[in-house]
Amino acid sequence: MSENHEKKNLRTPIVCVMGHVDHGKTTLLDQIRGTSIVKGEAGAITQHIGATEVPIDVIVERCGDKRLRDKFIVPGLLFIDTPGHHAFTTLRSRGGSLADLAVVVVDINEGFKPQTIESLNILKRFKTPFIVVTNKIDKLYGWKSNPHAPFLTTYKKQTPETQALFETKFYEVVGRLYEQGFSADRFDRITDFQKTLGVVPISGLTGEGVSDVLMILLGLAQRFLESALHYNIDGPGIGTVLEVKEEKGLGTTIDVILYDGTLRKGDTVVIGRLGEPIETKIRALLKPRELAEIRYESKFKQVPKAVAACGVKISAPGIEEALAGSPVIMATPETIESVLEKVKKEIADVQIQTDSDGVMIKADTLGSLEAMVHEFRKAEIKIRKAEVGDVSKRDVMEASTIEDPMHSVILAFNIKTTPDALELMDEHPSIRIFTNDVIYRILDDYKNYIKEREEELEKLRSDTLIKPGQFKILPGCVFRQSKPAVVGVRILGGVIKNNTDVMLPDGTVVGTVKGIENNGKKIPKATVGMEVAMALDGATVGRQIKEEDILYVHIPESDSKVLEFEIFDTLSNDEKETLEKYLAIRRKDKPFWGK
Ligand SMILES: Nc1nc2c(ncn2[C@@H]2O[C@H](COP(=O)(O)OP(=O)(O)OP(=O)(O)O)[C@@H](O)[C@H]2O)c(=O)[nH]1
Repeated sequence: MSENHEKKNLRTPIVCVMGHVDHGKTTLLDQIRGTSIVKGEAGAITQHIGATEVPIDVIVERCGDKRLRDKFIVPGLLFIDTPGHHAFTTLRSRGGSLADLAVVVVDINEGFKPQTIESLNILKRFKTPFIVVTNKIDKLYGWKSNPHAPFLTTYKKQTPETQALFETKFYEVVGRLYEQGFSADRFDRITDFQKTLGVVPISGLTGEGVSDVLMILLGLAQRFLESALHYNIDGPGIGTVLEVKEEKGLGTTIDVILYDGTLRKGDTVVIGRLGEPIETKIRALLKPRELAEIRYESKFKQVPKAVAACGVKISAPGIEEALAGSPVIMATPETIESVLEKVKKEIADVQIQTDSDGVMIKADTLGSLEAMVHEFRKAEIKIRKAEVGDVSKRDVMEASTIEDPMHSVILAFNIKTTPDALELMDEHPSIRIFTNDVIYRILDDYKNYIKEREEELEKLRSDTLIKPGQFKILPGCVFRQSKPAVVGVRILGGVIKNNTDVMLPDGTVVGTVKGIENNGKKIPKATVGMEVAMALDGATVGRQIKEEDILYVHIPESDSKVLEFEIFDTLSNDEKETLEKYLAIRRKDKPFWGK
């Protein structure tokens, strides 16, 4: 570390690599790690737990211009080794993400894919500075690779045809970025990285353009993050749980990315879990062994302290229930109460934003749960419960008590369903679990399910629901007095079907429709405007009914509720009008009828 950095107390910026499956995140990380080892000075790159640190010296050497060395005040870059937006959302910290910078990888040959958009949305939401790399340029037809060369050097060596092909593919990606609300351009054509998103063409495989990526990340860190990177070297260690892991001989351990202060062996730390936080003492701080030390049985070696920013494994008693994505904060006897309160509140903030009814959401970490809740809220879907953890028997049991089929669902992100939960599912075929490792897929699947269910229900309702209808007995059209009475009627509104009860405007049910004839032909129903002959069982003309009477279909209270409160908008105008008249009759003496 140069004097420059020490004076400023700047920690290493944390970088996450995101993007669609198979677009080359791991290859890029390997390239950054690998070439640093090959090209860097001895021991220059440091392997952390869950992260790789590339010091400024290695980057400068890689770029071949030592004069750049003094331009930078950040000590290097810390790449999180787990690629994907999953690690990004896990690395949450209060009010934002722990990752200071991100790289979104897009395969230039394939272009945008669902997880590309998901990554961009997450970064937008967290307001994290990032760059896009268009990867796999070496696969473009006719491309001649120049391993490890900066992009412009290799670009100039391509034929005009290959350059033209590159431009077409490249600007397709820029166009898609524009659709997502980003003004973007090739990195060497940008003067202000605050206004324009930088796009760097690379090959993770050959290393072309990778030095450009490292330089631009350093530049971004320096320009936009200086204030965020100040840290207190002697202050209490503060970090986030990246993963909870069983290790042979160590039991449960947590991999932590430390972003502020120092942690020491023996320190008391507070770690988040559901409910009350864990308070424990650090038994051991562990870092990976160097390659030269593989003769040791364990992959890890103990260190007395860890200083931000770094990745470190913590072994401590009672950490089995620690939550990925939750805070880890060092505490002293003076601060313990306030630290416990702080951690508890942070976990509770994520858990409590739920409605009285709605769906159940489950995810593997606090960060991904937050991202799920955010996306579902945006889609205006109510959430009854949002929790971290696998889908359990208890979840299925709870879903089985929910009557609304739209809500008796479990939406699961990146988790498993336990075997006993699966067993219980067999007994409750109506419960649905939607599971995926892309949030948008879960959201889309759920939306499709809702649409299908609604169509089904609508069909079911229109077949069995008793709909509103009114008709008038026409004068001079009494064909039979009784058993059954047969009269000519005109349908004034709605629909009259066979086997429905009819009633007078005073609420008295006078009989049942037992047959409808139109021009001598039997028909199952008559609709508004039709004049038909109708057989009414149970009524006698001259006694309960007479010419000119207006009668209504008798709608049971349960059907009336569905008509009025669920599908009113789908009714025709005359049906609406008829229903309103009918409700007025029923509510004359009982104002709360059907409410
Ligand atoms: N030709 C070429 N192939 C590449 C490049 N980068 C990655 N690949 C290949 O693409 C495939 C996927 O690459 P990965 O690095 O595993 O992709 P990823 O994004 O990490 O994939 P997931 O971890 O599954 O999300 C592998 O076969 C790589 O060798 C590249 O720049 N050029």
